[in-house]
Amino acid sequence: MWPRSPPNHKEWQGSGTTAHFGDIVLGRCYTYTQIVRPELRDKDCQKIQEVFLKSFLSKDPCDATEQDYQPLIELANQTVPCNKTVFWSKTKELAHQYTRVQQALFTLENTLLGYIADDLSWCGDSGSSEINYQSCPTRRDNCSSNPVSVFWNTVSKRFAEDACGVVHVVLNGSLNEAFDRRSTFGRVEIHNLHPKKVHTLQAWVMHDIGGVRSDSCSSSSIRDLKSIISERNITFTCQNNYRPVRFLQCVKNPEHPSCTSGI
Ligand SMILES: Nc1nc2c(c(=O)[nH]1)N1CN2[C@@H]2O[C@H](COP(=O)(O)OP(=O)(O)OC[C@H]3O[C@@H]1[C@H](O)[C@@H]3O)[C@@H](O)[C@H]2O
Repeated sequence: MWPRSPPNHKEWQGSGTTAHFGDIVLGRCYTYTQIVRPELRDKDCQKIQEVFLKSFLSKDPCDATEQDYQPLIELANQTVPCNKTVFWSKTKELAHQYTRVQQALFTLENTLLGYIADDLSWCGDSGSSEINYQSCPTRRDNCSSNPVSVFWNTVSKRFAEDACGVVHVVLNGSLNEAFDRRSTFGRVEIHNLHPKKVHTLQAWVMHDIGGVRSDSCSSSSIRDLKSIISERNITFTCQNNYRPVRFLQCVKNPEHPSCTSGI
């Protein structure tokens, strides 16, 4: 269904568009709207696929903009209930293990757009209307305004803007810095929370089972996060090894001492 790219695409350092991209987008949209969250059953997946493709086809893949994705965001727009938003940084697998069990909570992947785009790559070319399956630009080796990086920045910003009540973030306490100002969470999401809608950010600093406790709620990087949040008139709270998430980590390591008593 999707024609192979002509050989005359510009060469980039990153992997090309995910094979069968259009079919994957359509299939994931139907799975999400008809099975995962049937309250969104009326969403037009054919239109969502068409608008997603239009967001990057025939465009320079080093000049992607937030505006490119506005029609898609409006089409796929959904409301996340107050107190149910979960951000993450360097803890993707653990954050999603938790929201898979605690299905009332939403990470960006638990929304339609995040569910559709997760782990996909895509790009086009200003000189062609075809998908580039050979290669796509990367932030590190080519340009930061590539279609995938701009997409995640744009939808992460909207995800934060739409959040309300108490919001949560899963951080990695086994890193030297659990909070990194340069991360999407640190660079985009915390700056787009609305203080009139979001009254508290609750951080869960999780340590790998048996891993080093490099960072914790009392560390300098978390104090940095607290200062940014407090300056925005949002209350900051922090828990080391938040118990419900800790239980999930212990499922894989039931015999580890930190799992056998007092978690
Ligand atoms: N598949 C997803 N990717 C991303 C999401 C997301 O929700 N889903 N992102 C960002 N993102 C991409 O992941 C890496 C950085 O991760 P990583 O370095 O682990 O953490 P980040 O804080 O940069 O990004 C995670 C944060 O932003 C949203 C999500 O709502 C989380 O609260 C970088 O390429 C981002 O563009």
